[in-house]
Amino acid sequence: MRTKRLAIVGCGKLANIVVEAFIKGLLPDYKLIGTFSRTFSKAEGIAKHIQDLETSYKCILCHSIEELLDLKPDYIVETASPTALRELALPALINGSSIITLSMGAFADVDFYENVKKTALKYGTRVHLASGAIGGFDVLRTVSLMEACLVTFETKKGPNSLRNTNVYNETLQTEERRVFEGDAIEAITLFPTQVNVAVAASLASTGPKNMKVSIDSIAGYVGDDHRIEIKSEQVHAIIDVYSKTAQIAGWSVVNTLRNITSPIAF
Ligand SMILES: NC(=O)C1=CN([C@@H]2O[C@H](COP(=O)(O)OP(=O)(O)OC[C@H]3O[C@@H](n4cnc5c(N)ncnc54)[C@H](OP(=O)(O)O)[C@@H]3O)[C@@H](O)[C@H]2O)C=CC1
Ligand SMILES: O=C([O-])CC(=O)C(=O)O
Repeated sequence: MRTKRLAIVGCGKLANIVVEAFIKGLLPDYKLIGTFSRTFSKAEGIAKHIQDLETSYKCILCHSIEELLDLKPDYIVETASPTALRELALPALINGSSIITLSMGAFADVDFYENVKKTALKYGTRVHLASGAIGGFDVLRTVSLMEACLVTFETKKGPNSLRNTNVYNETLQTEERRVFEGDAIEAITLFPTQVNVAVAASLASTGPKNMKVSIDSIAGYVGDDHRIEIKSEQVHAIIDVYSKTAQIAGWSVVNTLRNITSPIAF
């Protein structure tokens, strides 16, 4: 199998986990050929790590998405933001680059999602939704194929992760409160970078409009807990993932990349 050309857009915390795995040799089927990020020095940091490995190829530090696409990557890891995914997805897919994303909140826009599907199909490319801070896409997809089902998504977060959102005020530092109830579209609109997971679970099951989402703020809570419940006539499943940090999301990209080239696919 030819080694896949890999590029990264959005060189923050989670991208650096992917790079750490790459440096450890956990992604032997890929060459990391390019990086791009809004803050140049962050893309430069990753490119330098790869250059230090003295690989037989160069990791190019790009100044724009266009420059990165010119490198013709087979795969682009998108770890920037839902807004970035919205800008990147169609040009990348047309360019022949498949995408592994953690910012699938952008797909709550059904028209955009349908356009992405149509474009990927036309150009023979794919979009892989990494499992991120949750799991259970297999069960969600299987049951929703099988029969009618109801899906709910409940998140517990500490108040500090809600700072800079409309629901935040200082009383959350001492109280426990339900700060959001609505569907997955409303959730990602109110929390544009924090509930990609809810949109992901909805896309895997009943769709963003049909999934009930709630967010509870708990004073002093460290990490995030995401509890997905799916109920149909025959099946009742609960997928509950607590994670102290968001690192699991970065590692889920590594897992997705490995799955893409593995002879055994999960
Ligand atoms: N699905 C899931 O389970 C999870 C998803 N996420 C999502 O993953 C993504 C990455 O998260 P994380 O690594 O923690 O975030 P960070 O803020 O650490 O990293 C994101 C990086 O992307 C850069 N960036 C933002 N917008 C753009 C853009 N338009 N073009 C290029 N670069 C851009 C940022 O630049 P700058 O340095 O200038 O800010 C930053 O360096 C986010 O979308 C987040 O919402 C996060 C956790 C879990
Ligand atoms: O890390 C988490 O718990 C989830 C998250 O940020 C997201 O879905 O964007």
